Amino acid sequence: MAEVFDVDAPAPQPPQKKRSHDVIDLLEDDDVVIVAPPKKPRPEVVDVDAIDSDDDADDNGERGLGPPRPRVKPEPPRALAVAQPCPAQRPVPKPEPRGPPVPVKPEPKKEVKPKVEQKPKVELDDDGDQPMFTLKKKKKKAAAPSPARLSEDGSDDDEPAEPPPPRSAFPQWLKAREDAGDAPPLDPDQRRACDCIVVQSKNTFVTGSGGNGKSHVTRTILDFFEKHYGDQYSQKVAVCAPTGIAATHVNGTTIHSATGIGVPKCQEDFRRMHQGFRKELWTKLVEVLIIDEISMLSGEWLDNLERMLRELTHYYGRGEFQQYLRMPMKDIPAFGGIQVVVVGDFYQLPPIPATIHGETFQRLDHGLFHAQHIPKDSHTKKIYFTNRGYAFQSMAWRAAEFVYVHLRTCHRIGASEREFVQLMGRIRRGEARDKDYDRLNKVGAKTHADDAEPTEIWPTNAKVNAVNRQGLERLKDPPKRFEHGTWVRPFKNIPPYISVDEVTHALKTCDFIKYNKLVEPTVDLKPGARILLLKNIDTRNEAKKEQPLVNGTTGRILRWATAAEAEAALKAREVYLEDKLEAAREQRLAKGKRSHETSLERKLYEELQKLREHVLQHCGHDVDKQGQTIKTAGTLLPWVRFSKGREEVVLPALFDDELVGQGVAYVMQIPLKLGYAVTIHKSQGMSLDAATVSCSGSFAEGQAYVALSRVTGANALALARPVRGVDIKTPKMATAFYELLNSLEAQAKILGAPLDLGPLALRERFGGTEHDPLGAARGIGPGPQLTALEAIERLEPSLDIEEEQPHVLHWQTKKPSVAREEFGGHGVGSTTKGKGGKCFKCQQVGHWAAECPN
Ligand SMILES: Nc1ncnc2c1ncn2[C@@H]1O[C@H](COP(=O)(O)OP(=O)(O)OP(=O)(O)O)[C@@H](O)[C@H]1O
Repeated sequence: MAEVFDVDAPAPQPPQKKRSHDVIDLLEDDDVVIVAPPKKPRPEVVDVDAIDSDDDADDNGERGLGPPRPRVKPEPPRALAVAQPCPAQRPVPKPEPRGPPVPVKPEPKKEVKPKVEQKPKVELDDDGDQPMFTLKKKKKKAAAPSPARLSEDGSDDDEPAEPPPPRSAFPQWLKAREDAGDAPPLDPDQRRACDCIVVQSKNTFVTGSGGNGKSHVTRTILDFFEKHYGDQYSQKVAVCAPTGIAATHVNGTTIHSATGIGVPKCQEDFRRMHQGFRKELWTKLVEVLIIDEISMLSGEWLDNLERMLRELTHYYGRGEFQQYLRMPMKDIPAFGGIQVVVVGDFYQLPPIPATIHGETFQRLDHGLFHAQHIPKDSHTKKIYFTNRGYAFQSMAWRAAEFVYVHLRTCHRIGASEREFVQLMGRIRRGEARDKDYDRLNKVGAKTHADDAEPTEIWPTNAKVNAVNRQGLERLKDPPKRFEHGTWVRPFKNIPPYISVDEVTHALKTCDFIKYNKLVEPTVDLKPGARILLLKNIDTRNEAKKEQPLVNGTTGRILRWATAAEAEAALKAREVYLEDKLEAAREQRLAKGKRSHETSLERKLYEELQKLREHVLQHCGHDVDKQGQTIKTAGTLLPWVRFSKGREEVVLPALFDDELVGQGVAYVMQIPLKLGYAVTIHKSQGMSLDAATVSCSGSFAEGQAYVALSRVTGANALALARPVRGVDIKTPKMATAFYELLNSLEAQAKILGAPLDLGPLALRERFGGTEHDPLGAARGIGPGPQLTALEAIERLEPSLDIEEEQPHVLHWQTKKPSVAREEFGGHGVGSTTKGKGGKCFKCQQVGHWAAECPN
């Protein structure tokens, strides 16, 4: 029997009481330190299985809710005690439960064939708590009047509802909006972008420098789509970004949540889109997919997503009339016919390649540089997902035939600061010279006044943490400490040649627990402290009713919650987790899968087990003058006001990491960090009126440019350290890409051709040869440098391989030299300097500890 260890707790606990089914069985001989809260009956058959079959790969994927069910009354839970009374508490509004009561709907009839239309269900997003896309029941034509249309006495208003504007009415809608002064007028490039997207319904790529209004375009088209689609808006338009904080800027969700894929570890994880309501959603409902900050979404992600959408369309057909049903995959349009809009600047932050843990690396099939260079797990045969390449290097990009719109007017910085804008442009393109740095350093040689509340932007977590500590020290109240709890759970059916002890050791010492970058082991907080949320706790964005609380949302701690408020929040969360667990179990059983507990069930179960005890044992300790923890008997939870006014009690959250084929490591911690300073990665997409920036020690391409371009003008920028040439790293691939784009733009103007990319498409369109795809066009306009094309082709797919092995995408079929370069030496965790090796001081890659700038 697998054992469970609390990494932080040396003393084993007495064995737990025998319980009735397999999830519980896991705990029977455990050294679980934290006692489980009172529970209702658990799922009856659960085998925590390392090898998720394809259709079991629904970690974060399946979010179905079952029929109304009697709730088993739990034993009274241990009440929370507050360690210290909260001084001078403001009267507070009643706390809202974080996890809302789960809506209960009649059970849908069991689906027999894909063609049979499923009854709508309410589903929950992967790591959020809210239904992200709600499959609403179709409204009957003579629907009850909406509350908004009822007059005061409750009688129906006679005025007919305004019909939703068709897409072709966008220009009139925009004009009326601008005339009413509801939004600043769009510039001509922004208008062209909107026209391509809304009126012409084209797949569009909107790009431009930081502050040129890309997100503004997105918000404008979303406002229109809200009118156009009415009630169905949140189902017809999927608004996504690769990171939580980027998603907040466009009121969207992460692409991981929207697709239900979560954070993919293996290629197979993308098949989660086949699960439950996702297939319905993406084939029957979604018409437009908008991805903001596309530079951070890897080509590998985009390719997998595109393929999955085509596959779903093949099996279920698109829309009401099941268009493309059973059509050969190659004849189905890119992304299954969904209109795709990608927005971003490839000179900004690139995708972060997936980490391959040292121990996982050794499990790769005969090493990475062998057997077609496919990083496959030797036991499970799963193909690892490595998050490689820019989106424009993907086959999906080529297939989408994007129309390209380049926004060229900077709106973030005023027109009076033309010189500063041009300077930023040169930094973006890597064309800045010494005199530019001198000018920049002169502009930034100042210190902001404290009352301007400047946000500090630094490249590394180490420096950000130091600044945050200073910010905390400035507050008078004593700090309260929140500690993490960690534990591991090896899978039951680990391969026979590995012992449980070995696996347990591997899990306990894995990077996720030892060097967790998601949350700190201890977090000190005070009332009044500026904070940053680190986890999606409520991704609701329907009708923009309430501010979504997602990774990256900022706020301030107003005070400590009272015992009653904390208890109410905790209770609501527990009820919510129980319901969700029950629903996940029912959904699995309804499919006839009796023996495999899903990853989602595992996660919910763990959180439910540990939450209350974690709050009691790890939250709100005192800190002495030497910084040592003084354990207090009670507990404290922060009451936070988030940036747009929403107020919540914040509870600890569960973070987990599965080591493929071995088990799961868990960390529970309050999902907050101090927000006086942010890393450059977190700052992407922000517009700041006062920022203190340091680019020194930038390690990623585009990082320094992102940091410097957050400000609204030269006056808003203060430099913590002077900028030097070495700090600016320009992505070469992006340079090549934009060279190609600019050249194509010039040619397309002459040819009247739409802009799409990729050597094959270019060759077809312009009639060139393999080595000179723009051959024919060269006679008409200036062609791109061949080097630019070569650079882009370097990671272009090999079509032959894809045809031979359709499940293996080209990202896994690199030449050894390319693969080695990308993974760096012999895998992450090694001491190799370069991409794979980490500095043991700051945990960043690219330098030794001796050269550590932090
Ligand atoms: N047409 C416009 N008129 C006036 N202000 C605008 C216009 N377009 C954008 N803005 C403003 O300019 C600022 C920057 O816009 P936005 O955030 O959309 O830029 P971005 O291109 O997405 O930047 P980044 O790449 O840094 O995320 C915002 O404050 C936005 O409100």
